[in-house]
Amino acid sequence: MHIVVIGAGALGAYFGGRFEEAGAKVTFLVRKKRAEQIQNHGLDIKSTKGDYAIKNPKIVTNASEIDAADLVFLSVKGYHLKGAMDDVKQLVEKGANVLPVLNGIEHVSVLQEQLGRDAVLGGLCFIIATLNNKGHVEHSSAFHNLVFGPLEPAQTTICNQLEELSKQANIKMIHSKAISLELWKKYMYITAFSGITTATNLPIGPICDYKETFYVAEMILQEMKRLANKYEVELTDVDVEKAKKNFMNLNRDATSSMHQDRRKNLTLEVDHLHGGALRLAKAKGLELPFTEAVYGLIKPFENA
Ligand SMILES: NC(=O)C1=CN([C@@H]2O[C@H](COP(=O)(O)OP(=O)(O)OC[C@H]3O[C@@H](n4cnc5c(N)ncnc54)[C@H](OP(=O)(O)O)[C@@H]3O)[C@@H](O)[C@H]2O)C=CC1
Ligand SMILES: CC(C)(CO)C(=O)C(=O)O
Repeated sequence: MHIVVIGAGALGAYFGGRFEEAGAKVTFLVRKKRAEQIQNHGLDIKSTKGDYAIKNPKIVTNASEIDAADLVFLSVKGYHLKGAMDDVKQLVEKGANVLPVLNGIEHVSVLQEQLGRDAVLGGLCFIIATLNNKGHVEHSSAFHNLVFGPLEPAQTTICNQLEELSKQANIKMIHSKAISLELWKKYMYITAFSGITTATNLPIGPICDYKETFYVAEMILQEMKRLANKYEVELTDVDVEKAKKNFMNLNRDATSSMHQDRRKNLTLEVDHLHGGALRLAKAKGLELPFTEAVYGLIKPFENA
């Protein structure tokens, strides 16, 4: 199986490395600066689940250098989707399916419109990972899950191929038969988690200590559940309660990737996540006052 990773950042380098370790052929399609960094320092993974060094990582800077691929593992940030689209398109024209693992939901319909519905699988990840100053991956969470599944019947074969690969892979890969529901569950969770941690500039511990602050996160979960319901996705109060429990069970210093990006003064995905929710709500005549307030609080920190 030939997998092209577009976006060899924390997620792309981690999962790409694990795919290679499991026996897949992996090509990293990167931009010039990242290509130089990988050439100079290699592509190593330091992980709670076992370290791995990718020997001679295959890197290219343009899709025209690739003859054909089975899958594009798309792990750019939401604000880089447009810039990556030409390369993704070229690979789809050469026969690849696309597995986007970005947080959020708007990118799914953007990709479907640009590439055709049959090309785009559903995907999401649970992991806490970041790149260090050498561009190596530091994976710090006890979990490293990749959930994938078909959004169209034509995707059965590629999903089965991924399931086969999962048998050899040092990651938890879950082949979901209800991937739209899983995408919305994660969207609900991450909008509340990244919203409250980034807006307060605090990890989850102190947020749980103050019921008034936790209440804001809970209200965002409720709003996102109502938004999902408007799009005929059956999120329920049980899902909201599970997300709340999960917040309370996290390590006190656990935080979102968006909050980590705020700490590092990097560009934030707030328009893709919270802005996206507000656009989807407006299209259905729904108001999301807590989500909108948190969006407003994060906005001044959006641009690096
Ligand atoms: N990090 C985490 O723990 C988690 C992240 N996520 C989600 O996963 C997605 C990716 O996040 P993360 O891996 O942290 O982000 P990173 O910023 O670490 O990685 C994104 C990578 O995309 C690259 N990129 C951007 N545009 C292009 C392009 N046109 N062609 C090739 N490469 C490109 C960037 O390269 P360059 O160096 O050139 O800028 C960068 O290396 C986000 O949506 C995030 O919310 C989800 C779960 C956990
Ligand atoms: C919540 C978490 C860590 C789960 O993967 C995440 O997706 C993020 O912070 O971006």
